Amino acid sequence: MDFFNYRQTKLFAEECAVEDIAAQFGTPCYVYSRATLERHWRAFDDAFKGYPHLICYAVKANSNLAVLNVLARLGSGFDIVSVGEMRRVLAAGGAPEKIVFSGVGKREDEIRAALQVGIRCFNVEVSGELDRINRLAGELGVIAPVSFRVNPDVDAKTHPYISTGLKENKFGIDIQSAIHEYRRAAQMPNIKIVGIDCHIGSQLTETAPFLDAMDRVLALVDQLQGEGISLRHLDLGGGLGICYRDEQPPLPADYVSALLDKLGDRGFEIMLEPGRAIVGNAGVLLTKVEYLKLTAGKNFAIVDAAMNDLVRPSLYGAWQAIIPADTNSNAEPLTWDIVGPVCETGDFLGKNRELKITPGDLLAVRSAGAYGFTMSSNYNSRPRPAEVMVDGAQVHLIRERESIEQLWAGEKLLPV
Ligand SMILES: Cc1ncc(COP(=O)(O)O)c(C=O)c1O
Ligand SMILES: N[C@@H](CCCC[NH3+])C(=O)O
Repeated sequence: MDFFNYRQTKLFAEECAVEDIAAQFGTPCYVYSRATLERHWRAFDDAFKGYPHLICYAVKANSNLAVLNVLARLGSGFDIVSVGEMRRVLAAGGAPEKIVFSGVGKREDEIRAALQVGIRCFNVEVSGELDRINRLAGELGVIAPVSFRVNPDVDAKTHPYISTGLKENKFGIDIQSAIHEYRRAAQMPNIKIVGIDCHIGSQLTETAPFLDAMDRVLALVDQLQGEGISLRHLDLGGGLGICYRDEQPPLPADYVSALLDKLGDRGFEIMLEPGRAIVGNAGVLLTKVEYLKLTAGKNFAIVDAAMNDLVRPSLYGAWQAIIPADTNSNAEPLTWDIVGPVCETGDFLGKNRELKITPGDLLAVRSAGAYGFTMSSNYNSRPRPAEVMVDGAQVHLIRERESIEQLWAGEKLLPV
């Protein structure tokens, strides 16, 4: 069954009984579509039309083992930012030699673990990390494959919290200093330079900033080649946006073809690290209306999902569509703030939404497959929701709802 479209035109196919999912697994509950996940991954992969490439799905967007496993079966690579994500990829059947390790603050134990499993490369983000990797590789008697994540100082024209390629952002090595780091790396005994990387931000809806970043990266690549430092791959990061409301981001095929045009006949393998574009519109958060509260100033629909389950609206003021998931309500349409039970005024999933709702109705928060569950928390001692995957006619539980007891696992009373 395939019930989410890349540009989000359709939610559920008629056969998909949302009520049954809610009855069987409870609410709130994340629901993903295997078919959509696969289609979105393939949209990137097919766009290269045989040109050497590797799609390294950004695990942070959705790290459920079943999601990773579906992508691993397609042959996906993975972009990780912690040893926790690395362990998940391996547990889900991902290949170590297709893992790239990004992140500004890699700890020694994380670098050691990644060297031991033999990942594809480290995307080095700070000068001291290079020395650390060289030393740890020497101790382990291995050669570390390294790429530098450069910060090209390009405005991604996205939300300031998710813009990463400006010089005031903490990410990457300033593109002016990168040549110096490459020269240092070329002299190090336990380092092998394999590539260059940049990632300028998330939820980009235009191609131009990617191309600006690529211009700057290619200028550096040409300079490096002039010095005899050759690279095998060029990693252009993730960041392609999706349609939450009325955005019109480029489709993967158009985006990739623009990148390949810019690349010209330089013969690099291209890597991309898409997260949101693969999984964002492959998931919804199902929630049930608990109460309706009509006040003089506002109508509140109080639902059983909250900011701890899906924090994007509270954190970024992000707009995500909220639609009735069972359509039988004969209530009058009214304008509602959809709020959760958490004790924060900022606990909302959507504001000023015109909907026909009665208590007990099911609502679906759309585009919730990326940065939904992975950013969830236990705030207010709320167990995190179940996750299920629709796969053809079947619905599989891929993560159980947390139990209350799990919430204090590992906590200890004082001895006296
Ligand atoms: C290094 C890196 N790669 C890939 C991604 C994935 O980004 P997106 O989900 O926007 O594709 C991110 C997140 O912004 C990132 O920081
Ligand atoms: N968590 C952000 C994206 C961050 C991307 C990670 N660098 C969001 O939900 O939009």
